[in-house]
Amino acid sequence: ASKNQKQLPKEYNSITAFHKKLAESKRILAVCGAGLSAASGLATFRGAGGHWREHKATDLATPGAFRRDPGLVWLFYAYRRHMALSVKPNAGHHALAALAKKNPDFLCLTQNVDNLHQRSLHPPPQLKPLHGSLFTLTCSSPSCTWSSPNNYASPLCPALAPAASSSSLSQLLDPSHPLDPIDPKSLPHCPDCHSLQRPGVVWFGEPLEEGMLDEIDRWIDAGPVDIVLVIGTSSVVYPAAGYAEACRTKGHTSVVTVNLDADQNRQTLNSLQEEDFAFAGDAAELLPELLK
Ligand SMILES: CC(C)NC(=O)[C@H](Cc1c[nH]c2ccccc12)NC(=O)[C@H](CCCC/N=C(/NCCC(=O)O)S[C@H]1O[C@H](COP(=O)(O)OP(=O)(O)OC[C@H]2O[C@@H](n3cnc4c(N)ncnc43)[C@H](O)[C@@H]2O)[C@@H](O)[C@H]1O)NC(=O)OCc1ccccc1
Repeated sequence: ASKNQKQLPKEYNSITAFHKKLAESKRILAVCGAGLSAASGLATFRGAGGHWREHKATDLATPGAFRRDPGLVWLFYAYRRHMALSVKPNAGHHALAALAKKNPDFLCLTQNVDNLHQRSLHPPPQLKPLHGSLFTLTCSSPSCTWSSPNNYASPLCPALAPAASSSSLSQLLDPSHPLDPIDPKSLPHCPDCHSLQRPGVVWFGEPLEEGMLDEIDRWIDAGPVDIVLVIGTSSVVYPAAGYAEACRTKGHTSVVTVNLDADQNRQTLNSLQEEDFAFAGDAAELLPELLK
């Protein structure tokens, strides 16, 4: 290791050593990100996936963007619904669901809103969709509680059809091809208060669901967490990015990073402690191997 490079723990990428740790572990937490669904064919937020047409995905995922142009933001989410419906959970999702069925003390936190965990029949009590779901519709009026979970209709309405048929996608995704403005009147409206419907996801600047956050904190406080799996995430968005360290403070936690760039990512390698692991590669290939 060069002068400034931290000495890495001897077996930080040894699957045998990890299996030994897994065998003696009881309470396991996972924090998942877009990289887990990459092998299913869904774009991540970094790199090419970070932009939708000429817009930064993170700019469109805000209450302000929806206020300014609900048609544009609905096209963005209708497109992601269409893409998520056109792919399947991968071996990584299934390995996590299998671990949940095997170990009641395994809790899976996901930042993904694509419902691929849910479609891999991951036991619901052991899955926390931190940022909501593309397939839950809610009312955009803060005072209205209407919501429609597990709504897989695509297109949701004629105005959003361009985002739900493969034939029109190339034009839709081509920033040089101007979008026909969508009249908000032609977008889905709440059957109770007639305000606009919105996708049931947590936008930047919006709080996560209080009850769910309390449940997660209670689970973490209920005893030492033996392993935290940090899977396919760039760990920049909070509060999701804070859970691994939160567990570590409770004592003897192995933080196990599973990421394409785990062997090059400075942040990952510099934060590796003696009992930690880092496995570089595709989560869909690594997780079945690691969790068998
Ligand atoms: C950008 C960041 C600095 N900003 C935040 O964190 C903000 C503000 C903030 C709060 N606390 C802070 C503390 C410090 C700094 C900032 C903050 N957080 C919030 O706004 C949160 C809400 C955050 C949730 C936002 N919604 C999303 N999603 C839903 C919508 C949608 O999806 O459209 S976030 C969205 O982006 C994030 C993307 O990150 P990743 O999933 O990690 O994906 P990424 O592409 O970045 O990385 C992919 C990784 O996978 C790897 N990879 C790729 N392929 C593979 C492969 N095949 N295998 C393995 N790995 C792979 C790559 O190497 C890479 O590392 C995910 O969380 C995703 O859900 N709300 C809130 O704090 O509310 C408070 C509050 C309280 C009271 C009252 C009012 C407000």
